[in-house]
Amino acid sequence: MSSGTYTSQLSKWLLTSPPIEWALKNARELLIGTLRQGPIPQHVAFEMDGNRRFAQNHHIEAIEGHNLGFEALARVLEICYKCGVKVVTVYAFSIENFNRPKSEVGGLMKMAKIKLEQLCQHGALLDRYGACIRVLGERDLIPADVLPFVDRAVEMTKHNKNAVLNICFPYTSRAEMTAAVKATVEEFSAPPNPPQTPFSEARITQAIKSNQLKHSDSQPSREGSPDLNGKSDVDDSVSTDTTLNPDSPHHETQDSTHKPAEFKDKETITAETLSSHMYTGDCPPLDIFVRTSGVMRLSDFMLWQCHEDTHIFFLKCFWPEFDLWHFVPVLLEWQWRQKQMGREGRLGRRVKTE
Ligand SMILES: CC(C)=CCC/C(C)=C/CC/C(C)=C/COP(=O)(O)OP(=O)(O)O
Repeated sequence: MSSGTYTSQLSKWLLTSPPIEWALKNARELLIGTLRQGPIPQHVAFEMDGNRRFAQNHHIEAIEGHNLGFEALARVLEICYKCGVKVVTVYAFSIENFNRPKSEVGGLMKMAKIKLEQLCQHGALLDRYGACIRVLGERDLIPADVLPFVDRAVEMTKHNKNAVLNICFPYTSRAEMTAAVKATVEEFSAPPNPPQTPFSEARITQAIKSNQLKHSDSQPSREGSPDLNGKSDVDDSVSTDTTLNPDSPHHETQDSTHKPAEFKDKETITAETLSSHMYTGDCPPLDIFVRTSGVMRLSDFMLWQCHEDTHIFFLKCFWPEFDLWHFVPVLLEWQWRQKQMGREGRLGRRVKTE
């Protein structure tokens, strides 16, 4: 055995020995407790890069690197939620990743099914910290056999209100921004309350319901039918006497009160309007963005969410290596900058553009 291998075996043995493990666990808790004394970021995003290079360096399969990447994610989530971070957003699969070898894409999808199931079990991490899962991205691109796992994970955790885990899968910022622009255009092209004409969809529905009510009046009440003695499920604001006859008095009233549809004023569209249509619409502004593996690019992730005060950190370690010891300097630097911004009176400006 070479001296290098001997030293690494010895340090492994030492680190996993019960007293050292106990001391390290306590040191971690102490560190997290200390960090909690300062300001805590509300929203942190991780670009989990370097799984394959880590695998290559350790002579293991690429999918093993991704599996270790998931373990790193579980560690980091625990740290974030313990510290009090409300929203964690992770880049789990880019739309571009579909161009990878079929076997790797298949392996990642299989892993997603297993991990999504693990993550939302009772007593598991998200349950312990009261965090819900949201899957952000192009739902249409999720393979049919993976979709039920995604929906189950979201459904099983939706009652959790303390924190959020946004899993971007399959995602790119450009697709997100395109969808947000489309949704905004739709919102501003449609009248908020379409005027009711005798031939409008709402009036026709009401007329049909009204007819059904008249018929069911003469029949014994059945399960599921409207409560004829009390409230019916017909909107009170529209009379059940309404008919489709254009000569009816209601028609005259509609005509005399008919106003042109009111469209929303496009001049009122702001950055906040677009933000509200992003997948992260109801999340706090992004405080910290971390990318591992030494690559200094955003790679189509959180392009809209990175605002003037988002602190972007590019770390050298590969994602499977990422742990509290890499995250502490990030948090400390963010806390220090927050204090500086507070002194300069710049806190609270965030993403507002007016
Ligand atoms: C619940 C759930 C779905 C969890 C996801 C787990 C996870 C860690 C996914 C990351 C996948 C990925 C494409 C990482 C990028 O590394 P890379 O393959 O680009 O590595 P490289 O830069 O070394 O090539």
